[in-house]
Amino acid sequence: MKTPKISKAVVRRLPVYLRYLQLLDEMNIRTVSSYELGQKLDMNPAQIRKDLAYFGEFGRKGIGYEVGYLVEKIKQILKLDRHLNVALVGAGHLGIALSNYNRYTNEKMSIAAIFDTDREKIGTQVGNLIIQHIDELEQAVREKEIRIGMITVPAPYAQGVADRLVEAGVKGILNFAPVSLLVPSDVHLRSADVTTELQSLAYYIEES
Ligand SMILES: NC(=O)c1ccc[n+]([C@@H]2O[C@H](COP(=O)([O-])OP(=O)(O)OC[C@H]3O[C@@H](n4cnc5c(N)ncnc54)[C@H](O)[C@@H]3O)[C@@H](O)[C@H]2O)c1
Repeated sequence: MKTPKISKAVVRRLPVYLRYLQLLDEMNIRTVSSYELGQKLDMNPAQIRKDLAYFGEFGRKGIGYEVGYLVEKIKQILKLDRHLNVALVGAGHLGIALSNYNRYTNEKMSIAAIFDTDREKIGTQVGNLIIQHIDELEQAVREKEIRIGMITVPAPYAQGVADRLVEAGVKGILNFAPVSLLVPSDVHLRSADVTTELQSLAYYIEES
C-alpha cells in the first residue's frame, strides 16, 4: 500500500498516540476525543486533530475517533503490520537487557540477531538467540532480512559499528552510545539517551 508522505515530527508522535490507543482498545473503550487524548498525553488537542487529519479525516464531531480503527490505521501508516527484524550489536549490560525484553510492538518487531566481539560471549544464549561474532553481521542481515540495527557498544566503537550496519544494508539505526554518529542520508538514525533525559529533568527539581 502506498502511504502518504508524513512529516518527521508527526511520525514521531504517531507511536505515542498508538501506545495509548492500544491501551484503550484493550480496555474495550471504543471511542476517544482529541480532548481526552490531549489530556492523557499532555498534548494539544488541536495538534492531535491536525496530525490525525493528515491521513484522512475520521474523527466525528461529538463522538470522537474510533479507537480500533485508529489503531489499525496508525499501524498501517507506520508500517507496523509486517514483521521487521532488528540486529543488536553489543551484548553487554544494556544490550542483554534490551534483548531479554524483546517484545517490541507486539512481537512484529523483534531482535533477530545479536552480535559482540568478546570471545567469551560469542556462542552463549540470550533468550532464543545465540550471540554471534560481529563478522557474521553482513551474512545475518542478508539471510534474516534485518532492516534495523541497535547499537549498544561503548562510544568509541559506535561509529565503526554504524558503518558496518550501513554497509550490510540496514536502513534504520537506534543508537544508545553517547556519541553523535554519521550515516548516509538514506539511513534513518535515532538516539536514545537516559543521561540527557535525566539532565533535563534535573532542571525542574527544586532544592530540598
Ligand atoms: N542510551 C542510554 O540511555 C544508555 C544507558 C546505558 C548505557 N548506554 C551506553 O550503551 C553502551 C553499552 O553500555 P553497557 O553498560 O551495556 O556496556 P558493556 O561494556 O556492558 O557492553 C558493551 C558490549 O559491547 C561489546 N563491544 C565492544 N566493541 C564492540 C564492537 N566493535 N562490536 C560488537 N560488540 C562490541 C563489548 O564486548 C560488550 O559486550 C555504552 O555506549 C553506554 O554508554 C546508554
